[in-house]
Amino acid sequence: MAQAPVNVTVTGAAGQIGYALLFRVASGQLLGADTPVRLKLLEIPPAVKAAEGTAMELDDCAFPLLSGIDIYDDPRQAFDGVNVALLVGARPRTKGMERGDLLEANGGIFKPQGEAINAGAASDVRVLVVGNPANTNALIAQSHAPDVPAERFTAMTRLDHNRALSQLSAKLGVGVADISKLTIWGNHSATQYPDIFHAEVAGKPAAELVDEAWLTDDFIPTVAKRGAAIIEARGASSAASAANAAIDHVHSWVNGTPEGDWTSAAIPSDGSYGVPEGLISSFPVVSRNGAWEIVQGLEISAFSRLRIDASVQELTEERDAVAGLGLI
Ligand SMILES: NC(=O)c1ccc[n+]([C@@H]2O[C@H](COP(=O)([O-])OP(=O)(O)OC[C@H]3O[C@@H](n4cnc5c(N)ncnc54)[C@H](O)[C@@H]3O)[C@@H](O)[C@H]2O)c1
Ligand SMILES: O=C(O)C[C@H](O)C(=O)O
Repeated sequence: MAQAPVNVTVTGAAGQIGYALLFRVASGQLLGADTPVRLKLLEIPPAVKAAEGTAMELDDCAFPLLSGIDIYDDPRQAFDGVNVALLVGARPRTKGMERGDLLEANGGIFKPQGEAINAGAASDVRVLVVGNPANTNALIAQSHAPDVPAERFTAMTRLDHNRALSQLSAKLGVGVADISKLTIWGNHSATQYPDIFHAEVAGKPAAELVDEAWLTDDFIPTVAKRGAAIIEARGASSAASAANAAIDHVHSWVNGTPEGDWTSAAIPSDGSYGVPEGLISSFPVVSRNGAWEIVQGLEISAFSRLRIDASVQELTEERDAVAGLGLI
C-alpha cells in the first residue's frame, strides 16, 4: 500500500526562510525520498496572496512526493492533523522595541499556535521553532500544549552547529565531514556557547589543534554573532542557511544521527549538565528511534562551565520575563 502523506505545517510560509524551505520539503529532503508530504501553509491575512504565489511555484515543480498544498490564516486549521510543524513566522524586533515588547508580541503568535497544536495535531507531532527568540517561543508554544509530550517541542540551534563546523573546518583546512562531536550549548543568541572540547578532527582532539586565543577571540564570537554579521552583509537575516538547518534538524530527528557522532538541538532540559529542568536549551544530542537523547557523561571544564551558565542564565531570564507577562 502506498504510504500516506506526512502533514507538514510551515508558518511564515511567504517569508524568506519559507521560500528557501518549502521546495526542499516538497522534494523529499526533509523526510526522505520515499515519503510523500502534504504541505499546510500558515500566514497572516496580508501575506496569504504571496503564499498562494509560492504554492503556484510549488505546483510548477511537479514534485512527485508533494500530494497537496493548503493555505490558511487560521492556526486551528493549519495544525489540524499535523505531523511535522515548522514554526518559522515570528515578529521581528523593530526600531524602538524593547525586549519585553518583542517577547509579548511573539507570545501573541506562539500561544495560539501551541493551543492549536494541542487541539489538532497528530499523536506523533514533532515541532521545530525557528522564529526568534526561538528557544523561548518554543517554551511558550509548549506550555499551551499540555496534551502533547513536552519533548516534542524543540528550537533550532542546528544553524549555529553548522556555522561552527564550517569555521573549524576553514581554520584547520579539513573537510566538515572530518569533524565530529561539536556542541552548541544554551540559547540561540549571542550568548550561545560553541564547544570544541569534545570535538574530534579525523579522530584527533580538536582542542589540541587550535590555541585558546583563537577559541576565545575568534571562533566563539564569530559563531555566536554570525547571524548579526549576515544581517549586516545581506540587509536581511539568514534564509537559505536557516532553511537548510531546519531540514537537517528534522531529518536527523526522524531518521536518526550517525553512530559515533552527535549534533546540537535545543530541547527541554531534563536537568542534565546543571541546566534547569524544562528550559529549552541546546545540548549535544543524538536521535534514536525517532527521539532526541542528550549525550551524557561529558566532562565540562571550568572554561566551558562559565559559558554554558551564562547562556542558560539568559534563558532563565527570558523564561521569567514571559512568565511575568502571563505567557507561560
Ligand atoms: N533559529 C535560527 O537559527 C534562525 C535563523 C534565521 C532566522 N531566524 C528567525 O526566523 C524568523 C523568520 O525569518 P524570515 O527571514 O523568514 O522572516 P520574514 O520576515 O521574511 O518572514 C516571516 C513571515 O512570517 C509571517 N508571519 C508573521 N506572523 C505570523 C503568524 N502569526 N502566523 C503565520 N505567519 C506569520 C510573516 O507574514 C512573514 O511572511 C525570524 O524570527 C528570524 O529571526 C531564526
Ligand atoms: O534573525 C536573526 O536575528 C538572526 C538569526 O537568528 C541567525 O542566527 O541568523
